[in-house]
Amino acid sequence: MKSPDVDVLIIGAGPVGLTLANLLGARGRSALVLEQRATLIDYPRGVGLDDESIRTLATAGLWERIERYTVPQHVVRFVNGKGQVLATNDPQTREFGYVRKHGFIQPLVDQELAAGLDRFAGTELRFGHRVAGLTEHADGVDVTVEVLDADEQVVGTEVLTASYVVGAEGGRSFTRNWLGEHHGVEFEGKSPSTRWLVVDVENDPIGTPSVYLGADPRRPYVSIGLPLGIRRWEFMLFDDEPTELVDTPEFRAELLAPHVPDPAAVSIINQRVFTHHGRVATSFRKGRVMLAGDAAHLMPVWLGQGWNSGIRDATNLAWKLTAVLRGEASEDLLDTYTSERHGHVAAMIDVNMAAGSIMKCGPVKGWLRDRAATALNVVPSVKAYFSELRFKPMPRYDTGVVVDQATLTPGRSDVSFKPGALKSGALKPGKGLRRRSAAATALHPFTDSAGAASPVGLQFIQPRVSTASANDVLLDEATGDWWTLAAWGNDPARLLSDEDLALVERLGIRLVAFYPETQRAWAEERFAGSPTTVIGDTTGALKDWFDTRACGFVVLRPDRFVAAASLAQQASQAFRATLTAASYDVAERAAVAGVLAADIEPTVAAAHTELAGLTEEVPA
Ligand SMILES: O=C(O)/C=C/c1cccc(O)c1
Repeated sequence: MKSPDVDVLIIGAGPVGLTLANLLGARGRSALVLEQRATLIDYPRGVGLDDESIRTLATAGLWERIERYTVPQHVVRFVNGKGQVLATNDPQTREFGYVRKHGFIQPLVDQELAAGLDRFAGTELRFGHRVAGLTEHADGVDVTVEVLDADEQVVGTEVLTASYVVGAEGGRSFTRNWLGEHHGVEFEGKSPSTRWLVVDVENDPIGTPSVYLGADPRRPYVSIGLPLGIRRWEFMLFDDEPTELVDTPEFRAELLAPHVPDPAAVSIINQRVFTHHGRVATSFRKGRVMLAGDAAHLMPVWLGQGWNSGIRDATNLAWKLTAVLRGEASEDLLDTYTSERHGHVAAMIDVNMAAGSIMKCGPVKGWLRDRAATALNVVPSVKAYFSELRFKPMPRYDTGVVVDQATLTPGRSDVSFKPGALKSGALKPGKGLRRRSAAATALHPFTDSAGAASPVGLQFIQPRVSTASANDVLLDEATGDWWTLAAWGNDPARLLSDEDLALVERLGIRLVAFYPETQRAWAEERFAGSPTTVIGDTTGALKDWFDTRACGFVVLRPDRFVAAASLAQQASQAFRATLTAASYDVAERAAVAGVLAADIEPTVAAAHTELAGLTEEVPA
């Protein structure tokens, strides 16, 4: 195949495809987003923005532009038919740098994501382009594209070539069907038939800012205050109510009457009838073709996780594609996309399906549920379980780009997170995690008295910090958007070998030393001339983190997850094991030989050209 037109061709200009394109663009890769529609989807869909997603948007350099379309601390209250609050979800922590939940207006955020692509030379969005076929080769994919006019009529066809294709075109994904036909990928799970009507109004007649999940046996409903004066309702439709009924003003008035003083005075932006799905593709990648977002998984709305799960996909995939495209890692790294994301998505679907059953209880079960909830609310740990969002499975990778903390061997961390664990009760606080082994504890000079599990596979915290060049910034601003090797109270450059440091430099890895802010000036002076950035722990959060995790050195992945954690003296071993886990053997071998694969490529290409010329000169 000739050299591809683009590194990554992304099908679908929804939030996932656009975020992925922005992350690739920010890391210097080319990405083309093809959207069959003539415009972005303009009605509100996702409404809840998690802190993890905000961290990604900030990495893409877009959070400052997006924040104005959000409202912070979007509290979720689960109420019964009498309007009594059974559980409140109002987490107060900011471990990843942002308020845990925001409400947001998706179409406006999508617009910013689309506009963000203009910042990069290599990223582009084309509307009116429908992908009609994929042909995979050893070194790329031919993508057959139909060009559509404003009426979605085909006016032309073209073939584009891409190194990789990502289907992010939503639930009715062409790419997923193609993977099903060509590679046997299935879309497993359930699609309950219950219909819900969603209505968005632009003149919020209630004016309360947060989310109510109304488990009302008379008619379950959702009422959500959103930014810019918008309110969303969702009403469950009973089986004997025909879908067409929702178009009659009388029926809408009947639905709104228990909630709004004057239903006739609301101004509807749009309404739709939808059903929930709990489905996940059996694989998110086959060869050079991948799935992301709703194309890969669909889940009910209850925890606002459809949008956020898609952004997690983009976050996980973007750095891996970049590493492979840069020639740093082999394609095996892309296999970890499925192995890391699939289990978390499956667990999230389980929690959401369970929440749906609680919402839908009839009068008898509903009465029992209310009594149980009232009794359990008296127990502080149960109350905290809901209020602190502990039932939401956090991504935790026990396989993939992780290193076992006890043995410092690649590919598996010493914790396990079981997909579908909710049903077995394994996702209760403190369960579902294997404790560090006795050997691991003995290896360390001290251990967390609470027996905390290894931090490997978890997202690293993001406190505010200071450096010589930046005062009071979020940690990611100081570490950048690629790999980071970080030590508490040590210069990581002094913990690594000369070969390690050569590799660190070639791969653009950041070295950071965390110190109490009071010692920053001392450390900066002491490490003058070192490639390390000294980071002042202005809040004490970093010290607390290392205090309770029995490690003094961590390898942080470009997506901010902890790949490895070790004692200071084991830094080199932890680093090398991470490179193996991330299939960076290509880069490692090249570095040992004194050159990187990227450096060799032009020479190899030149040799090929020369050889081709010679062949042509040989007489037949
Ligand atoms: O953001 C959340 O936690 C919940 C969002 C939500 C809940 C119910 C229905 C929705 O459309 C969104």
